[in-house]
Order: sequence, then structure tokens, then C-alpha cells
Amino acid sequence: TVYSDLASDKIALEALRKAVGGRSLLWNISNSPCSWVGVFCERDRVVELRLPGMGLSGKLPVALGNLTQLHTLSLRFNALSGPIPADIGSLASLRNLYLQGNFFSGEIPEFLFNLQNLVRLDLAHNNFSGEIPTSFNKLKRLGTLYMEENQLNGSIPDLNLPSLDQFNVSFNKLTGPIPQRLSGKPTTAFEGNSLCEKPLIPCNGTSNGNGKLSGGAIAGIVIGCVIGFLLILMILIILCQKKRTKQGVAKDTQEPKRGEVEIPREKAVADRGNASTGFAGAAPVAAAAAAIAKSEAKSGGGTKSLVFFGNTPRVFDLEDLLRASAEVLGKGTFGTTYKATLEMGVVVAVKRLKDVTVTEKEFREKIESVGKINHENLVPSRAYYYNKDEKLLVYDYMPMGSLSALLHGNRGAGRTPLNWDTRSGIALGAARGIAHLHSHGPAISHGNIKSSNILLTTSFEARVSDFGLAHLAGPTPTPNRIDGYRAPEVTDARKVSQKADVYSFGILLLELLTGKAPTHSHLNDEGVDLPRWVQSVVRDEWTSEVFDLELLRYQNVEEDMVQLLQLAINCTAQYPDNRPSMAEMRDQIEELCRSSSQERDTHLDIEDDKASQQTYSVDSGAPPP
Ligand SMILES: Nc1ncnc2c1ncn2[C@@H]1O[C@H](COP(=O)(O)OP(=O)(O)OP(=O)(O)O)[C@@H](O)[C@H]1O
Repeated sequence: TVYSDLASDKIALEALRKAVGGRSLLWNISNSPCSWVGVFCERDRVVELRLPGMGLSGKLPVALGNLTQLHTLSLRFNALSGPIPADIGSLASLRNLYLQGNFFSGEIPEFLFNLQNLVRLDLAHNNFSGEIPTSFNKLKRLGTLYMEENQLNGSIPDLNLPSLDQFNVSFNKLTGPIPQRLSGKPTTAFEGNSLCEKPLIPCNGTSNGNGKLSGGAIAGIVIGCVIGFLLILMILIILCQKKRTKQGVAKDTQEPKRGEVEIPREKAVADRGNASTGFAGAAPVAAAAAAIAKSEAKSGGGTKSLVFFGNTPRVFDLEDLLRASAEVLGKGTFGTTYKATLEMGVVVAVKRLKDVTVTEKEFREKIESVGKINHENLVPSRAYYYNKDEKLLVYDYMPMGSLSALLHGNRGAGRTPLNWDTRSGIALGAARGIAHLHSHGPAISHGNIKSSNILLTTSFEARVSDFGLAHLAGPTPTPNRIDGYRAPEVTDARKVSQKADVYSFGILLLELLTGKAPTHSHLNDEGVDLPRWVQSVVRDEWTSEVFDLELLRYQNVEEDMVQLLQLAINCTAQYPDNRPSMAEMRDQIEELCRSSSQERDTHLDIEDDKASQQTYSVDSGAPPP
């Protein structure tokens, strides 16, 4: 039976609530469904169903097909799982389908391609697998297609969709070339796959019979890539110029187009305030949005915009940020950090600062001076926002999280051990990042070096975050989490120095080598901290006892570990003048990594377990205070 009235819509919604809503959908069944939270009607039919971040879980029932007038279905950021039920394919009026941020699995189903009116489809952050179907070409009106962070494999089909302007397939398991028609999309749309973007890397399907590329193919690829690159560059320059002119002339006159954006701002704020614990980060962002809206109103809207650093393309603005779906990453010394997924698919980390004690002028000067600093081992800062009540900093989101989580999270079964090459590579990356900061003058220091501020790229390269913030906050007289890393001479968190950074970096190296968090070792009965413990073990010539058991399973590296341990001990010298500079540390770790990889190349086949029997002599440095 095909039902088509409000009663049938109500039956579908009740089935949905029963299957996935549990206690989270507080709909009063005796009222009209048009009055229910998240349900919007027109001419007595349900046309929009928006339940973002409502803590829905389980499998979608076969019921939503009844909603024959539905044009927007948003179930983003819940915990829905299993395949998408086939009756979704009968929602002939559907224009917007937002399923991102769930646990949906299985292949992308063919029935989606019956949805001829679909304009926006977001399947990102799920567990979809299999290949990307070429049938997407049937969806001629598609303008947005987001599929990032799934398990999709195979190559990207050559999509011929004239209206497609937002596209992202990053962080899947895709291989092969980027199809020509998609080559104008930003590179971030493809990152985190094994695509052959660089010329001369043979692509699947482009090799000739004997597996080698012909001269013509190589020339073709090189020319294609050069032209593609120039085109992308031109488009970017034009876009940047347009955006700037727009911002200058009509910044505040822009209205979100009705039906074009997923949730109007006020609604998003209200929805998020109601969100269940499944979406714990949402409410504070709503609070930030409300606080900003209030103080903007007071100040007449004069400071409404985000300030972008340097050449960062202005692809989003404050409105986009406040509309984004957010998730708390953690609370730190200077505030709370959120992962914010903007509706255009861009993911950023937003730090909401608390206890800023400096004046607005000082804040802007300090943030702008550190925001300008760029290096491949520093987390890129993109923008900031300042008003009396809210201070936000926007950074690139680092999907692999922090060194702290990697070292100390998931220590139980199923953990992938962190090997020596990865650890020494992280030590080197962090040293390079901090040394670069210090190279900007003796007054520039980080002030908060610790393992949760060393973030990682997908290839485990270290990027240092949070630099410069220590100079903005008030003094922190009570012991806090940074204490294990803080140099003995630092009594006021704002009065940090480069030599204090070196001390903290030394503790970070000890953490990498021992696998012990410096903050935890405080809990030791005798009140012994990490450097004192290491020094006492080393003095007693039990050096190999200090290393993380996980490292001892690798042969031939103990000598290198002992050398790095010596460098760490040098950094943690009690008197600042006895510590090396960060540039010296960087050079020494660089040398250590170089010689250790050369040595291993030479002795690759030699079984050598003598290392574990040697006694090492390590200078344990100055006695503890
Ligand atoms: N750009 C980012 N990308 C991904 N994760 C991040 C990013 N910035 C911070 N995080 C993570 O978010 C969490 C909270 O970070 P935050 O910087 O607020 O606190 P913290 O590092 O624990 O302490 P502190 O404020 O003293 O530096 C940490 O686990 C951190 O690793």
C-alpha cells in the first residue's frame, strides 16, 4: 500500500523513533508530528526531518519511504549503523541527504541513484566500503558530494556532473589517478588516499603491457600535471581575489539562502542545546555562538569577522564556524578545544580560550606575531576571533591526534606498538618545530611543550601546537598538568624562556623513551618525578631498565636509545645555562637519526643481539635538587 498523507508520515516517524530514538526523541505522540522537534511540514506533509546530534543509535528501520514529500533528511552526527535501508531510494522529492558522522556500513547502495532530485549528499565519516559507483553520474543535479573518512577503495570514477562544486573523498583507501574532470578540486579533497598525484609514479591503468610507462605516457602525465597545477593555481588566485572584494564590500549583507544551508543559525543553536550526551561537544559551542551573537549585537556587529593569518584562503567565516557541528577534543590549560566540521566539509580545530588577561591590543599583537610563523613541524594556525567575551583560535585539524594519546592511550590488547623509527622521527620533528620557533628571536618561546601538544600527521610526522598561548593567560600558581614538564626555575607560567622550553622538551624525550607520562610519575609514593627517576636508574648502571618495554623488542637500536637518553638528560639540567639550545638539540637528533639509519642499512642482515648485553655509561648530569 502506498500511503501519502500526514498520518502515514506520522507512522514512519514513530517507527523511526522506536528503532533508533530510544529516549532521545521526546515527541508527544498525541500532538501533530508537525509540532515535533526536528520535523518541519508544508501543506500538511512532512518536508524536512532534521535530527543532528540527537544520540540516535542502531539501524534505520524500513519506514522512511512513507515520507514521500520529504526534501531534506538530516541524521548527521548520531551513532546510526548498518546499511541504509532501500526504501530511502523511493523518496522521490529528496534534495538534501545528510548522513555524515555515523557508523553506516556496506557499499554505497545503487538505490540512491534513483533520487534524481538530490542536490546535496553527505556520507562522510562513516564506514562505507567498496568502490565509488559510476552511477553517481545519474544524479545530474548533484552539487555537493562528500564521502571523506570512509573505507572506500578502488579508483575514483570519472564523474561527469556539471553542477558538482563541493567534493571530498579524502581519507579513504582509494588508488589510481585523479580523474581529469575532478582535477580542479582542491588537493585536500583527495588527501589520505594512495592516489598517484605526482607525475612519474605509475598509476593503475596507465601502464603499458610490461608494467613500465612508455615515454609518451610519462610526457603526457607530466604535461597534464603541470597544466592541472597551473589551472588550480589560477582558480585559487581568482577565488581569493573575489572573496576579498566580497568581504570588503558586502560582508554583512550576505543572507544564508533558504534551503541552501542545512540549519539556520538560531535553529542550530537550539538543536545543539538540546543535544543528548551522544554529542557532548555541541552545547558549549552553542553557548559560544550565543555569547558571540549577544556581544555582536551590543557592539553593533563591528567585529564580526574572523581574522585570517597571512595567506590563508578565506574559505569560511564566523557564521560557518558557529554553524559547524562540533565535538569536544579535550580541555586544556587555556580552554577547550573542539573539532568543528563545517558544512562545506572543511574540518578545523577550534580552541576557545578562557582566562585571557592581556588587553585586546596585546592579544591581537601577540597572536598575529605567532600566527605568522610557518613551518612543516608546526600546526598551521588559520584564524582567530576576538571580542570581549569570546576568544577563538582556529587551527588545522590533525586527524591522528596527539603523541600523548598515541603513547598512553589504549595500552591494552589490540595496541600497535610504537617503534623506534617512529619515536625518533617524532623527536626530530618536534625539535625542528621548536627550534624554528626559537629562531624568531630570544623573546619567542613556546611555553607549554608536552606530549598532548605534539600532534601527528597521517604519516606520523610531528607538528607542534599551542605555541605562544602561555603569554596570554594569567599566572597559574596552583600545580597543574604541565608541572611534570615545567622547568624548576619557572614559577609564573607567563615567564617562560627558550631554556625552559628545552627542559620541557627533555621531559618529552624521556616520555618517548620510557613510555611513562611525567604527570603520572608524580603519583609515585616518594614524590619522585620522571627525570629524577631516570637519573637514579642510570646512576646505578641499570640504563636499559628505563626504556619502554615496547622498545626493547627491537634489536640494534639500544645504542641509539642510550644516545637520545643522554641528550634528554642534558636538556633537563637543573640550571638553564647548562642546557643546550633547541638548535643544538635539533642538529644532534638529526645526526643520531642519520647515523642510525645508515648503520642499519649496512648491517641489515647481521643478527646482532650484543647490544642488549652491553653496559652503557651515561652521564647522569647534575644531582637532583
Ligand atoms: N589541531 C588539533 N587537531 C587535533 N587535535 C587537537 C588539535 N589541537 C588540540 N588537539 C587535541 O585536543 C585536546 C585538547 O587540547 P588542548 O590544547 O585544549 O589541551 P591540552 O593540550 O591537553 O592542554 P593545554 O591547553 O595545556 O595545551 C588534546 O588531546 C589535543 O591533543
